[in-house]
Amino acid sequence: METVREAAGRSQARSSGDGRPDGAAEADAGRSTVLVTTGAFDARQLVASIPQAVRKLTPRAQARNPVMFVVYLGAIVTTALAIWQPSWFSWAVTVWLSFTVVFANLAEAVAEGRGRAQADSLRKVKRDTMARRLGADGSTVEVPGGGLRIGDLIVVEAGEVIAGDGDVVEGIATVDESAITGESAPVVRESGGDRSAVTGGTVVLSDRIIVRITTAPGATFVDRMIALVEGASRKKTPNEIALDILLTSLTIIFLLAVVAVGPMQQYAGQSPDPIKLIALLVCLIPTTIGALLSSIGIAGMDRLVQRNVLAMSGRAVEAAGDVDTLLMDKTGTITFGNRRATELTGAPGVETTQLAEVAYRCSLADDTPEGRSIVGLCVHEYGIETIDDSTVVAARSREHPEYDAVAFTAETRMSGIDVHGRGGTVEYRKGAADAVVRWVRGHGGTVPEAVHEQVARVSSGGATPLVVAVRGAVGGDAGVPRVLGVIRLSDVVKPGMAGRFAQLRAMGIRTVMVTGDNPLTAQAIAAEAGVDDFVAEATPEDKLALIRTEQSGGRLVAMTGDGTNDAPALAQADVGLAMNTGTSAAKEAGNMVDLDSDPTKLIDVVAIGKQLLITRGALTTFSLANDLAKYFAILPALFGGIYPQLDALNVMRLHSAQSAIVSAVIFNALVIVALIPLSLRGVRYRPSSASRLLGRNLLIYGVGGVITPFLGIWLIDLVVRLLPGMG
Ligand SMILES: Nc1ncnc2c1ncn2[C@@H]1O[C@H](COP(=O)(O)OP(=O)(O)OP(=O)(O)O)[C@@H](O)[C@H]1O
Ligand SMILES: [K+]
Ligand SMILES: [Mg+2]
Repeated sequence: METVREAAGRSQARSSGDGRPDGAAEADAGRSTVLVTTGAFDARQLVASIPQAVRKLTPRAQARNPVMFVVYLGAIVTTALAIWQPSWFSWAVTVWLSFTVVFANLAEAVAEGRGRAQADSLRKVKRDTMARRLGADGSTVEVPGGGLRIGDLIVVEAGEVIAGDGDVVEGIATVDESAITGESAPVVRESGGDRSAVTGGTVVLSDRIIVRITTAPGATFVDRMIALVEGASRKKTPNEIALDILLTSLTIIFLLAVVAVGPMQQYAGQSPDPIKLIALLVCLIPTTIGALLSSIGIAGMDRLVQRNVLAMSGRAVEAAGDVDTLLMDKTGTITFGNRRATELTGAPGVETTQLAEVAYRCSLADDTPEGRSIVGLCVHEYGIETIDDSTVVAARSREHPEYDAVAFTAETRMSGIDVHGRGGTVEYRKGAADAVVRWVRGHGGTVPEAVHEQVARVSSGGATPLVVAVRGAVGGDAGVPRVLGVIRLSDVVKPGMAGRFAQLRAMGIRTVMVTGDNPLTAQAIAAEAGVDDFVAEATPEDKLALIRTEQSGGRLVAMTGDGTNDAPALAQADVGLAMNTGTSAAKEAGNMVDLDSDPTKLIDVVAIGKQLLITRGALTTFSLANDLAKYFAILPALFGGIYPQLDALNVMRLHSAQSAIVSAVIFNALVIVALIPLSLRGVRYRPSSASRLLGRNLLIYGVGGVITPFLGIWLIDLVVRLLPGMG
């Protein structure tokens, strides 16, 4: 229990910084280096990625990017022309057009290369281990991990590697997940509750668990992580597709414009030079953003990985940048989630031992952490005699003639057991106060006022009350239930929540806690954690409905959760951030997983999403503004001889038509390389109003985008004019 708390506390501390492990953690020998930070940009990465960039020169790879495909075709045509009628000028243009294509590939290759190192370390986690598969008769057979199927049960003991992804169905163990999370403190994984998911490749440190395999080999969490960091599973997001369409339309317009230039020149008695026209086209189309678009997206995903968040889709990252409302569940998300029974309070006239006896029976077949903790409390604190293990197992598996387990569900919010004896059936029940009260009254019973007071007392302290009742022979009047008292389930709010929620508020995001717990408990925890609003006594359907309502108002909704009952809501939300500690169902349903299981990580996710959108916008602005200067460089060069008035445009006083064109093409290529670091690092983001951000970026990247090429082309021309063949 302590270790879990420490682990969560530590991840909290870590993510509240810049999200990167500090020096101390890195120095820790036991710490894995899977999620190494690739933080600052390093020029060596550029050089190292050149082979990969050249490998991308196939027509198939290039056709994915319409803007750069035009440059690619242009370079092929100028190469042919330069071979046919060689000249210094034609070769200069050819070489720099080829560089332009390679530089664009380089941007993508560098972005992908950063993930490759992470993928390589993850592959080491994926070593094929033997698994002990449990047969129907209770015997085990050794099978290779790769041969496991969904639904197989495997036994894992201390010191063994878990062979596949799954949910713990029996037992409790501490697990070393550092190979995946980088966090060296062990975590607790147990059956029944919301902390049941285990990941293949992690190591059981203590005890013995039985795991039901939930993913097929080849589609495991680690496989998905590898595909993700390598960018292999990357699809274009809706925003990227929209921008692609815009850029392609611009390219077509410029293509038509340039095609029209030829006849114009001919009309004026000048023979058009195809190399110059191609150079003009490449300078006019938005090559900068075209070259950097995909690396911006890959880098955004990569920044999330550095903060231990795995985004399964780029679309989710973009949505995170625009989130308005954040919903989260209480237990396991805002609190640590290891709810433990800490106190029993009998109803008037009920001895505590009598309550303990019934509470124990209620929990016999309840394989949730809450249920097991109640059994523990009753046995250890109240001296209840235990029933032998085989009876308990039989009762749970519904094979015992005398017992019928009534499992907890998020809909009924009750659990218990039916015991069939000679005097008839006795129904033992415990659960959320409102649910049990309804059950008692539904069968003609009454709930003493004192019990309501006990429930209120436990709730207002932020703990969860469970009401215990029994119906049948023990209760007195046959068929009329009797309330025996209240169990207190205690849980602790994770530290530092209030400050982080205040940060979300500053970003304009409303936080809402949605819990299956009662309103009083919810209110106490909501106040302590500092959320803006809460919804209590919510069923899974309520959670889903709440998200739909928010979305129908045009708002983008993020949801964090860990339970199977959160899965529908996680799937419906625009951003579904599942806790790594949660159930497999939750992790499957969401589109992001936080390896640190820290719900306030959403702050980082939102910041990275916003940064991604801003970076893309800024570089698009810069790219389009750039083209203006290239008009000024190239148009006088093309038409200067025909229309002397156009010479007025030659504000840069470039040396000659040839040197102007070559300088513009060189600038056009170099600006891509110059902007690779920014596209990977992202434009700096500080929480502030959207309109101020927009204004600031238009100024920097719009005005900067106009001025830079004038300066750059002018400077390049000073050198280029020294080359042979520049007139
Ligand atoms: N094992 C159990 N047996 C009976 N009742 C339970 C059990 N566990 C929880 N409950 C009751 O059911 C309610 C709902 O529990 P559940 O874990 O589904 O909540 P939830 O919707 O996940 O909310 P949150 O995780 O936000 O607290 C609890 O508040 C508690 O009153
Ligand atoms: K261009
Ligand atoms: Mg829950």
